[in-house]
Amino acid sequence: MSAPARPAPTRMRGELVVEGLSFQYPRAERPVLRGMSLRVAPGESVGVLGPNGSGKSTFLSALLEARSGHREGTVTLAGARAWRRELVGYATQEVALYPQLTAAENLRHMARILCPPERVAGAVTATLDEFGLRGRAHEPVHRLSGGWQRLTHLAASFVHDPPLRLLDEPTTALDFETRSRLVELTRRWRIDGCALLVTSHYPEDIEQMCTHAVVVRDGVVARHAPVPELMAAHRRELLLETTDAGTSRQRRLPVPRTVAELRDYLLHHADGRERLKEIRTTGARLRDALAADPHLRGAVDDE
Ligand SMILES: Nc1ncnc2c1ncn2[C@@H]1O[C@H](COP(=O)(O)OP(=O)(O)OP(=O)(O)O)[C@@H](O)[C@H]1O
Repeated sequence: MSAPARPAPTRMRGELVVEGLSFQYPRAERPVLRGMSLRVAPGESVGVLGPNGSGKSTFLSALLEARSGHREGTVTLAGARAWRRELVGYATQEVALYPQLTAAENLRHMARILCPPERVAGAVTATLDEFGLRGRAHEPVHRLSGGWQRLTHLAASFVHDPPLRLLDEPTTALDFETRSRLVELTRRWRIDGCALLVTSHYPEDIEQMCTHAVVVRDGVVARHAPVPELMAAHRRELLLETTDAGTSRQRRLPVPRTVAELRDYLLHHADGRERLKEIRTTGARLRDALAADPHLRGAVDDE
């Protein structure tokens, strides 16, 4: 028997706009967030990067006013300040499930809170299928492995198919297969017009699950860039794009240390038939040197 289709969502797609968000825990000496500003459009997934303790989890919870403390700034979703909770799914860093209940019972419990009554059964079945949890649906959660518990936690957090999804270190404990499933799900959610915020310590998570990333430092957004750009900066790579008879080729190479080394690259990689189209580099000194080179000027992309 085929699973009942997920009932058509009354999904309100809209941009998340955060302006000047500050947050201070009760009795703390100073605020953790000091004026974070950020936009996430439908179909975008923004990775939140930063060292331990920089405030990534605090940021996600402060969006929802989930923790006690002093909050300032504005947060709107599709222009509305007062969100309906069915619009947001929040998968916290810690797995939050009832261990004695089965995966299906946990999902049903959340669906009863977050969905209209006529949608509960359909939402549970569709989410179990979406996350590949059918085979484990009737196991008590405490008997599941850490990875399946994490996946069940994510499923329970998004059982109501919300347009805004917050994922705090979602790949913790996932093995290769379940992680790949999650990466694929995030891709589908984006195509479906959801907006995502994802924290992770793993660059490959950000690379595979996010379109953009922000770096949080000293309680503010220190950098906001498309993921390829940010990852290039992280790895200090050189992106070399050449065209040959209308076909573009991109190569990622380690950043050369000198312009002479770059010339060698070009001789080596872009042979006579290929025309140099673009060099993009994150090495500031190299960029300056390239800009000063009469042969290469114009091929350098500003960051
Ligand atoms: N309930 C709390 N009360 C007071 N301070 C807190 C509370 N929760 C977190 N903090 C403090 O807020 C700061 C930011 O913590 P947060 O967990 O948001 O950082 P994070 O970037 O998510 O860290 P990690 O990468 O380790 O998960 C830390 O200094 C932390 O000690």
